[in-house]
Amino acid sequence: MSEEEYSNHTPMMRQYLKIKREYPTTLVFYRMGDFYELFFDDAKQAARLLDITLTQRGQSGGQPIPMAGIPYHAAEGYLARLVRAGLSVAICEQLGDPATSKGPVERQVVRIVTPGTLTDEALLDERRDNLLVAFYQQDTEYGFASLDLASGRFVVSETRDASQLETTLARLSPSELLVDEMASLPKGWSEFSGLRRLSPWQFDEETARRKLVEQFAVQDLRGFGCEHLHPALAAAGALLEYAKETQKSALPHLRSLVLEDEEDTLLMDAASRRNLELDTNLSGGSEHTLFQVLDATATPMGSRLLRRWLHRPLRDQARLKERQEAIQELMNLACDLELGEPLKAIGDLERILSRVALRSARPRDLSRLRDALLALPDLKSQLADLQAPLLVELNAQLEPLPELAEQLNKALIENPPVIIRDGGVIATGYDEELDELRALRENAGGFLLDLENREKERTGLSTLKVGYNRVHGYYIEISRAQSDQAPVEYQRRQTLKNAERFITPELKVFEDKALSSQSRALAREKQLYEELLDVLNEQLGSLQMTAAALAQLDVLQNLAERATSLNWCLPQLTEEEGLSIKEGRHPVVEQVVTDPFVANDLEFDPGSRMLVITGPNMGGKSTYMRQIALITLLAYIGSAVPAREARLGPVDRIFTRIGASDDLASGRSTFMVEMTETANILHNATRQSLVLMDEVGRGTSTFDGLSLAWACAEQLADLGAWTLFATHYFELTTLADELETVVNVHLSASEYAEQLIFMHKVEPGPASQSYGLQVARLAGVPEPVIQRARERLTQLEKQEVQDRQASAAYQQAQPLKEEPQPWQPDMFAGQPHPVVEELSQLVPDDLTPRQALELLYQLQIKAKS
Ligand SMILES: Nc1ncnc2c1ncn2[C@@H]1O[C@H](COP(=O)(O)OP(=O)(O)OP(=O)(O)O)[C@@H](O)[C@H]1O
Repeated sequence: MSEEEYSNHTPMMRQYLKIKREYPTTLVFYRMGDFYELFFDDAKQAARLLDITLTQRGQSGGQPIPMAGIPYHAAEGYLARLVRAGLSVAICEQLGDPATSKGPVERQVVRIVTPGTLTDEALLDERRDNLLVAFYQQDTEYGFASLDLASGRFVVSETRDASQLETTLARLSPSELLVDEMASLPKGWSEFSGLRRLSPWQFDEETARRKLVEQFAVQDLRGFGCEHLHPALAAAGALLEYAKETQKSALPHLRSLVLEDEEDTLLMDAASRRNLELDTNLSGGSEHTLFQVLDATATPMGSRLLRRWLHRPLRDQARLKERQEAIQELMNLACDLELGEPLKAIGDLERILSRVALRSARPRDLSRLRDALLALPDLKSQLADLQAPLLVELNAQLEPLPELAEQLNKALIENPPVIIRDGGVIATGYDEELDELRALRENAGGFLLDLENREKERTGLSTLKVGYNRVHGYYIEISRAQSDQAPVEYQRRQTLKNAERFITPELKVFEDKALSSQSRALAREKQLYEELLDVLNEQLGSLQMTAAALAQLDVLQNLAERATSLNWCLPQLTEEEGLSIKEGRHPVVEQVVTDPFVANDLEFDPGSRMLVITGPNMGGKSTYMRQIALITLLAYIGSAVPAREARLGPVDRIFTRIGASDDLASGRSTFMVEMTETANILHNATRQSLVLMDEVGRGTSTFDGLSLAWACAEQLADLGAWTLFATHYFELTTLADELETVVNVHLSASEYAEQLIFMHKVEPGPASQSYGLQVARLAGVPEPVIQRARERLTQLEKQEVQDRQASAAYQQAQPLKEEPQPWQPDMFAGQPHPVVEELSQLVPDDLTPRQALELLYQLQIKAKS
């Protein structure tokens, strides 16, 4: 906008436009009395997203101004909706006094509400972290920083593995993502509504180091083990500045930087997280997920920690065993300990402390903090006799801070109001000055009655009475008939039809005191409240440590309770390779099936590393494979597992290729998604990886599909990864004859009186029958279609037998000059023999792929000879 155009606007619009210029990509909530107003494009966008009326606020610069407004007191709900849509909002408040301002009242942006920097209780999901994440690439290194402003957790990580970019973003699931303008992002992330592109200079590493050192008041970052990092620090620096800018304040609760090392983590890619339905089911909801079964924590901070554990299983068995020991002891003592209630009383200490640090804590935050501190001694005494080293350590980290608890207890009333604005938060007896000011207001009634009696007696006027109204203040009223007898010091204040109202010097003095005492009491309360925040902030370090220890205790206690209630066992973790599970169950399916769940074993050892799993549709193949992945995952967060017994050696990654889902948004077909995921597995799996492959190759022609499935299985067997390979290609069951480490199992079913009964039991050997038609009937495919399919099947089967006989007869009659090699599915890869190409035209259509291949092979050998 040119200067000329600019000067055409009204003074208020000029002020608005000046502010808006600083926040071009952010909605500006411009305070006007009891409303926030939005103008121009902001108004149009907000009207659309919030379903509010788009109107006009007069004209400015010769044009009507589009405007949308929302009431100040209802702003929170609207903010929540905008932020959920990925938008940021700059809150611009009136700072000056409208009564004394010349021109528009002074206004300033006091904070910016963005999806990744929320701390208001009303805007947050209490059982989920809300992360601001920054990502930065330097050459071939990728750096990540993530901050949960509402708890103060600030974490960095670095990797050289490009595939980790998508994995890490999926794991962190940020609400807002900061990248530099040039960054290229994995599929789907470029359209992410919370994406913010910053200028490259905001990722300058040297500046970042300086800012971080300043923030944590340290010499360098060695103490956090982060000194050697590069792109991660650049990301952390950009993130810190962004967060500070949104809050327009220092962030004293960010006190350390935590390095998460890839080497410590059992990795899971984005697809596996989705497929295993850890905390989100395949339809996007949270029902029937592992987290739903697992989470019965007493506090929201415990629930959030548990979710973090689930998304980041550890590989360090020593740490996991510490957790197990703690869980075991809590299970043993379950009857004698009552930790649930005190933990519930403690609530969300972690987020309260962050609001204390940001000085946005509300009275109820402080009263809950008080209740938490008061509940601590009881909790500590219950933990006093526990032996498990982790519990001893956590108990030592709980600091009840009795003096602080006492001060809060004295300072706050039992149930304070939501906001401090109207006072009534600080208890009587805490501050003398406040008590006096309040007494003045509260004793007004007594004083006035006393004055009335005195004056009545002194003047002898029977109609005299003392009163108050909002416009004229305190007065002495005398009826019209007696009003001329009023003493001389009575000054007339108001004349009514039947009475006169007066004021006296004494009453005037009282009035001044009474009216000012109210506002002075309020000011005093606010001052005391701020002082309380100061005191709390001095103890922030120990309070945060206490909160972190409580969250862990809550999770451990929860895992102990779950283990007992769900009849799970603590697995044995060992450095010896292998996975052995006795009577394992699927933790989620077990909860929802109406029939009893059929438990199944798994035996993986150095000699048997791959199971080829066959069996009818609906037989339970997917359930079995997933339950093994979930049991492994649970074991590697330190939890008990749904099995009678389990022994697990080292696992470095879990990969899954399960289910078929179109990724239409990014234009990838089902088959493309399947192959991308398969490629990722084949590139990255190791001997310690657990790999789940469910019906690989299903998305293409049978011919291609079988060959691909075969080659993948061989490759995985070569790698020696722990592999569960479910397939409908029966040909694959012959792999076990060729490769030592491959074992066939199947899920059994039987037919009884035309009914198909699934046993859901994993049995040795390949399946004998596929039951495809029976399952189709169960699914409601019309009977004539089933009949026709049955006829066709019989025909095909007959044909196969004939072909085999013919082929055997042919071979006997024409001994080959060259001994044929065993048949291989990829035999025809590369350049096909010209004769084969010609002859392949002659192959009848209705042969199975296997038959077709074999026939071609025979023909090829014949051609050669
Ligand atoms: N061990 C079990 N005990 C009891 N019920 C089971 C068990 N396993 C599976 N089921 C039930 O059978 C249903 C089908 O199982 P699942 O999806 O694992 O079959 P599948 O063999 O993978 O089928 P498809 O090949 O069609 O994908 C499950 O939804 C569950 O209700």
